[in-house]
Amino acid sequence: MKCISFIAAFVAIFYGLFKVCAKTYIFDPVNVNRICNDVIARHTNTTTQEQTRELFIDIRDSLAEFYSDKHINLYDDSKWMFNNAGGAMGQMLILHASLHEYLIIFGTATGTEGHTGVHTSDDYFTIIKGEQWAAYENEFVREVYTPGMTHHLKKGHVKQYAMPPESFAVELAQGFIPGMLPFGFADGIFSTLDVKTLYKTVVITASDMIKRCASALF
Ligand SMILES: CC(C)=CCC[C@@H](C)[C@H]1CC[C@H]2C3=C(CC[C@]12C)[C@@]1(C)CC[C@H](O)C[C@@H]1CC3
Repeated sequence: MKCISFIAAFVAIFYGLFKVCAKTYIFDPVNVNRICNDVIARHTNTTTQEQTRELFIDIRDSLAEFYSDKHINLYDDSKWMFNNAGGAMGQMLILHASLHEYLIIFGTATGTEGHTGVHTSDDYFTIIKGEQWAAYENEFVREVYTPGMTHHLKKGHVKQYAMPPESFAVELAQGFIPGMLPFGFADGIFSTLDVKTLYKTVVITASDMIKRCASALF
């Protein structure tokens, strides 16, 4: 009984904050796609670690130039973190996280495959290097997304997806973000037990969300 009250209170607090802090979206998926395409066109060779890092820094700087430094975090190598979710493993860098939208660079050096999860947000996944493959159940030919293309996973939809080695994307999610977090943390809590990564993810996500909520309120 106590546990149910605790969960209900937790959801109510997040939902209340979501309602208070959520104004209009800052990011526009079409515009994020355009910015990514402009940057991709400037980076014809992204074979090495340094060339790939330069691509990511240009993505971050170009997004900040359009949306301002106030909304896009600084590029910091130490802020990359692993994420295990839906059986897939990748790494991400949070550029912006609030209760109603987040923008991250997500990808994998070794390749990965898994379940997308069922989300309370629309998800726009713009490939900036490599590829993403996806398929609904009863779909026997995969969808292929290459650099510059955006894969829109609609709220509540489910697919199987894969990313071959050295594939990265800019991911924009818009909707009720707290509803996505249990999926983002479950594999860490119940499978990998990588406490250090979990701690890093919670600290960076929570501090960004509090910062964004405070700036929306005041
Ligand atoms: C950024 C914050 C604050 C936390 C999000 C943690 C997770 C919920 C996400 C981290 C990587 C995300 C990916 C997806 C869903 C949400 C995450 C697990 C997708 C499966 C969504 C559909 C896309 O086509 C592929 C995404 C891969 C990364």
